[in-house]
Amino acid sequence: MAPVLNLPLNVGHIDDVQELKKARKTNIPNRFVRDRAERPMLETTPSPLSSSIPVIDFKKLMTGNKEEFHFEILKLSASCEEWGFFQVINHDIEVDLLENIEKVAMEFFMLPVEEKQKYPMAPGTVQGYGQAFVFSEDQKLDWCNMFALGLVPHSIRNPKLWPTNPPMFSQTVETYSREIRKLCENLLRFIALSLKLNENVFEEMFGVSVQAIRMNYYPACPRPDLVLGLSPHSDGSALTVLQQGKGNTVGLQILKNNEWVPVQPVENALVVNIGDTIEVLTNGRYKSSEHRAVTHKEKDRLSIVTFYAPSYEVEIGPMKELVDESNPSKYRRYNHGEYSRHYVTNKLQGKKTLDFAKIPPKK
Ligand SMILES: O=C(O)CCC(=O)C(=O)O
Ligand SMILES: [Fe+2]
Repeated sequence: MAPVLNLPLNVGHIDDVQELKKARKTNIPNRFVRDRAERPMLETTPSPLSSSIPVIDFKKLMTGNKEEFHFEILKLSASCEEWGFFQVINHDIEVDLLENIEKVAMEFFMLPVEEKQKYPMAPGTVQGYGQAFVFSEDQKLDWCNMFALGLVPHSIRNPKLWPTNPPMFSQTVETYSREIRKLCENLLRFIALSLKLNENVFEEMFGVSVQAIRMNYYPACPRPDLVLGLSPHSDGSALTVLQQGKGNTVGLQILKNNEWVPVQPVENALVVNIGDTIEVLTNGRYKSSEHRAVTHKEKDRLSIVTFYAPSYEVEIGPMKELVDESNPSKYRRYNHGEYSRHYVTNKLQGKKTLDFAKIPPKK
């Protein structure tokens, strides 16, 4: 998604988790075993908050009558303030396309490891196949294989990163990403309206937005209680759109009131979350929530994630409409490219990455 780290890094040996699963070993290599405090408590009953994750009806925003529109905008605003997450239904993206992107992603992950490793993710980058956000030999690893591509504006100029196998991969990713881009543009318009701002404010500010896709494959793990599929983090994007594979088990969890709340997959819905960029622009009114993924003892899981963010040249900082004497700026102004670089060159650790922009509160 963003610039590369130039330092020579020693990240040690990184096992491919799908190969570990194939080897059917019951012991988990130590690099994947989390410290006690980080382990997911899978044996406890899931938080009752799980059923309150908001659902936004996109059709009501696009073509609803006045009351429906108004109600949905209020719901959107409350979701962004309280959760930083919502599920979108009736989003107008063809079910066939949702199925096709899962199909090519699955076909890619099912290729022999040597084939996938033709597109290696270099340490300190998030493009290609492998494990991202690994910077040292002693860092714990996620129980996940990733394949990531920057789409706009980069990889169109970098065809070497595009797999030729499965044959429909590139075409499907391009069509899917165009549709998700439209969805993000529309959602940002509604988010602007929900803040009582000009509906084009984000589009005008963002320039040619950057878009990246990441496919996450979490093989079943014999000890899901010891590992994490993906470390806790918030996303560096403006918006993220996440598709949970059809028939998937629950894997995504959001941190809310100090509890990890599982996001139940809703058929054909897309999960949307606020990224750090919108948190900064809204001076903290809309939040990028910390989230993580857990694994399952018997079932593999796939997620397809799109990150939508401003052009790297854009300067980001709290918008003047959201700052006043009683609500002073919580974040400094910075260049978005610099933030992206900071994001991809640091390990995932909750919302720590956003410290980059925080202004310490006055004593
Ligand atoms: O797979 C998931 O459910 C979480 C993925 C995610 O948070 C990410 O890729 O940023
Ligand atoms: Fe994420």
